[in-house]
Amino acid sequence: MSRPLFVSLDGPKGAGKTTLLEAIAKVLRADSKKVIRLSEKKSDPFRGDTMALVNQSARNPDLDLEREICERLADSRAWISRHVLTQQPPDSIILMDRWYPSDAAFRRKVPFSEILQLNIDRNVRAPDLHVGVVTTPEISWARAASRSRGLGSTVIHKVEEHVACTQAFEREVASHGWILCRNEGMIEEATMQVISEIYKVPGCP
Ligand SMILES: Cc1cn([C@H]2C[C@H](O)[C@@H](COP(=O)(O)O)O2)c(=O)[nH]c1=O
Repeated sequence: MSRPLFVSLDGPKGAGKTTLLEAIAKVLRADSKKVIRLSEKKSDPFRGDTMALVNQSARNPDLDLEREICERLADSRAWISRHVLTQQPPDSIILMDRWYPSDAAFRRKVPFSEILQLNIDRNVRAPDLHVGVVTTPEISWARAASRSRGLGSTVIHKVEEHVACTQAFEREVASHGWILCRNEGMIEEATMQVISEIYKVPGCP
């Protein structure tokens, strides 16, 4: 039985995931692939409540609170796996903006191995290709700061926290063998790197 190819893009803020995802979708569509663009944020019915806890935890870091956030995000991904991913055409390529690897960037207290297990226990679908999008922290911080919504409304306020996010994320990318995409030069280069990785996945539509 065939099912869609599931590709996730994760990374610290300002790494350029969404822009890259758009560019990848364009190239794949030009090659007559059926591309489904999804985002964890937009597909998650419980996102508002979870992000309120994320904001609370940014103000008052606490292990139990962080564990609750991890559980809630994993529950949401299980819901998306069951109700959204199963509804996509079997011959499509799903590009997902954020999935469980993003927890490797944002969670400070719960070890990522534990977070991964929470996701596995809930039957969260594992991507066929995990793409970690990073830049040097200076570049992604400047990009995030120049966005229209700015840094004001977000939960990471200090550049030191952003550096820690980037380092923690890169560590997990290496330790899990995810694809590392350094998105700090020409967007075309990063795009073609990911495209070539997608075409290498066995069973790619
Ligand atoms: C998914 C997630 C996002 N964030 C932050 C990063 C961004 O500032 C903001 C929205 O992220 P996004 O638009 O890149 O998905 O929320 C967290 O702090 N923790 C999380 O678990």
